Amino acid sequence: MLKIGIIGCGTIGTSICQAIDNGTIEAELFAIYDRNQEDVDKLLATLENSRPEFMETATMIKEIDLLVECASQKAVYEVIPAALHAHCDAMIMSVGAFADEKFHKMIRGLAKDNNCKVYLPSGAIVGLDGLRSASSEEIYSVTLTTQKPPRGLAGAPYIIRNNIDLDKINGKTILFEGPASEAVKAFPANVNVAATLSIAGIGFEKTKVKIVANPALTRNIHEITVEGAFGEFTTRVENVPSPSNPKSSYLASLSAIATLKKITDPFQVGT
Ligand SMILES: NC(=O)C1=CN([C@@H]2O[C@H](COP(=O)(O)OP(=O)(O)OC[C@H]3O[C@@H](n4cnc5c(N)ncnc54)[C@H](OP(=O)(O)O)[C@@H]3O)[C@@H](O)[C@H]2O)C=CC1
Ligand SMILES: O=C([O-])CC(=O)C(=O)O
Repeated sequence: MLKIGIIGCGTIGTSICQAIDNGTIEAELFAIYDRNQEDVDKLLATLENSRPEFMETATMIKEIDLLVECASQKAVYEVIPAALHAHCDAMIMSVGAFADEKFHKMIRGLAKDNNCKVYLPSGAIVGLDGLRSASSEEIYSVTLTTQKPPRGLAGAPYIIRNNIDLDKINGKTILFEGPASEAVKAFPANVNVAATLSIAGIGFEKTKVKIVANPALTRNIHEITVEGAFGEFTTRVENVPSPSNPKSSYLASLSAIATLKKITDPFQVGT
């Protein structure tokens, strides 16, 4: 049975652990780690069947088959290179870390050299299957428009740097327009989806991102438009925010679970 270790015991980490615990994902939950002990204790209290050990990632990667990162972009830098060196596969949620071209290249090289796989779930967006199929031919443009209720953008470096008072936004307001490379740095906990889209499509510089604060919303909306030799498609998802973290959509947790199910299932469906 696949032995899994998790870094990040917050919203997504807890959903994944519960899915392993209740048998939705057929795997062994071997170890967990988080810098926040309170989150670890809360997570452990929700499990009925699994007893994962609390373990530093440097130790757990010697024991597990797959390391799941659901912590932060910084954590990706801290743990993924060592995991790949230890011949451990990786699933990454904080995909924005790959906007750093040198790091991206290094991780691809390490994965290849160590015969490892790196999985990037679709997360909170829909349409990556179509984009991947269309990418076999020329893609002319990829655009992501993300709308969130203002509180779903709180704490982003862009908001802090520009002294934006989210409580004073009383109508739909465009906060950011630019390439995905800048968007994922300006909003590292809000648009990792822009990074996944960039990697599946035409890269971080050509993928265009618009971020909108909309106080009329209760959901996180991601709209994607792709134009290419195949024609054109638009997807739109209205995501229920996770109750424990309004920045993250519930679909992101479900996508992480679906990816782990796919990894452990010999029967593969879809592109
Ligand atoms: N790809 C996608 O579509 C999506 C990606 N995400 C990303 O996935 C990640 C997890 O999301 P979510 O579960 O909602 O986040 P949460 O904030 O709910 O949980 C993250 C947990 O990881 C901990 N953590 C952060 N950095 C480190 C580190 N360097 N070492 C150890 N622990 C760390 C946090 O601790 P502390 O509380 O101290 O910060 C927190 O306990 C985030 O980066 C988020 O932006 C989210 C949604 C969609
Ligand atoms: O969950 C979402 O809506 C998207 C998100 O936070 C991210 O991509 O980082």
